[in-house]
Amino acid sequence: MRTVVRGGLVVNATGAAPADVLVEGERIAALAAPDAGLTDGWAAAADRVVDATGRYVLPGGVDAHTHMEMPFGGTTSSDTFATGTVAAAWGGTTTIVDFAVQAKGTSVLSTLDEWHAKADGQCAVDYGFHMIVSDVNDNSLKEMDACVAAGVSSFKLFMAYPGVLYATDGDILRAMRQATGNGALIMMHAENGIAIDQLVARALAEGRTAPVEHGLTRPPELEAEATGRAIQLAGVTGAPLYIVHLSSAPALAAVSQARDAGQNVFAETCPQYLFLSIEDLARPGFEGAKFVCSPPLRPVEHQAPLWRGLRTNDLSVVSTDHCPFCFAEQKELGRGDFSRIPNGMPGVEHRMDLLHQGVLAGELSLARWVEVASTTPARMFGLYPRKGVIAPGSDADIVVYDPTATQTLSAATHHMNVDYSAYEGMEITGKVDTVLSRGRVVLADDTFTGAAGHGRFLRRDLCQYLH
Ligand SMILES: NC(=O)NCCC(=O)O
Ligand SMILES: [Zn+2]
Ligand SMILES: [Zn+2]
Repeated sequence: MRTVVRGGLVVNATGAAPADVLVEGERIAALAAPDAGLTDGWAAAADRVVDATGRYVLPGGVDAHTHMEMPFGGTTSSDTFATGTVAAAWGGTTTIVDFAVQAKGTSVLSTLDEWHAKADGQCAVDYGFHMIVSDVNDNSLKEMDACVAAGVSSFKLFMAYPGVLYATDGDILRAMRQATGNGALIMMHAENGIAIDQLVARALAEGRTAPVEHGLTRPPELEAEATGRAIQLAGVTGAPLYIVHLSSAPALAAVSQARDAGQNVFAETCPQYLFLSIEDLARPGFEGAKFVCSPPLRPVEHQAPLWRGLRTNDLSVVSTDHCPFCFAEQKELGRGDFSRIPNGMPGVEHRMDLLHQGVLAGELSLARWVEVASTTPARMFGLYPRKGVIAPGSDADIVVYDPTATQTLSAATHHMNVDYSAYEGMEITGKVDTVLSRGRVVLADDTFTGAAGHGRFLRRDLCQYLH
């Protein structure tokens, strides 16, 4: 199969230039300037010509933080690998890296098998796994090496959720030491869960049960404290560290300071922290439950430092932390007790569009948009140059993006398997027009044309940023 994407502005992390793209099979075969005289010949021999006139031609989005069908809070996130990867494709994301979750008392490798069984044959776009290690012991530590050999080269640990996913400082230290041996990247959910549990217990004892209390009992100071502690532990072991879903200005300051000192510390933020705030958690009645995630949505003044962090590269990646729970049945579990509201929000479909609003607002350049949404996550998680760039030899994961089309985000029109939108009614400028996943057109003319099982498991190499 030969496809030509013609007439667009190719945007890579290194810059933008008008170019036509020749796809042969699953890979990008060549790029040519439109006036180079090559494209007519390519088009004549092509099975399909995609007209990208007036549009951007982007490397497919890489969402390095999703939770499809994840057991959490007594329920399971509502997108399966099948539904969630279709929604990803609609939003211009052609790779997800999802989290396998080791339950306490189980083995890491059996967990990996379990997650392979869930995803195999289901995904519409390519996927990889990180491993959540919730039970750090001699066996789990050895199994981390086997995971790296199996293409799962990053491990998430939790400083939050005591009794469930929580890792002690000693656990963290041991896992970090293991990572220095096998080259893996340690990812950290940095919130001081022990202190938070005290604040939660006091709020409930005082009869404060509404969703907004979720935010008030997880203050930014406790994210900053945990972030700083994780950084110190990483410094002691020499392990690289990636802070996930960073939400607040003081946590960002801790990351910036470590980076300025030359430490291998990286961080991602998520669209919800850039566009939503604790005012959403405080919506009347139980409506705020839709916005319960951890770390929580912050006061609006945290947003400007996060945008600045994206510009200065103190924040290197934007992922979604897509973890949807239906409002009607699942968020309902916490009515009358905010601590029982399943933590997580939907978002895998909207990351590229939301970040494009940042481009329009002058917060990000076009190239930086591509860098934080595609190129850097690909490099951070050992997928580059297969993913994250429009270049000869790379997988033909290509998004044709119309920067002038308009759309209104809504649960009535989105493709995620969840009964609400966190961005209901939001007017967006820009829209995904056509998506290729490894050379196959999976979205065109407002129609999904892909298939479950097209998406393949990606064995990932090591992070490419470490020194
Ligand atoms: N973030 C969140 O609230 N839910 C998903 C699990 C996690 O990433 O901590
Ligand atoms: Zn987390
Ligand atoms: Zn998450």
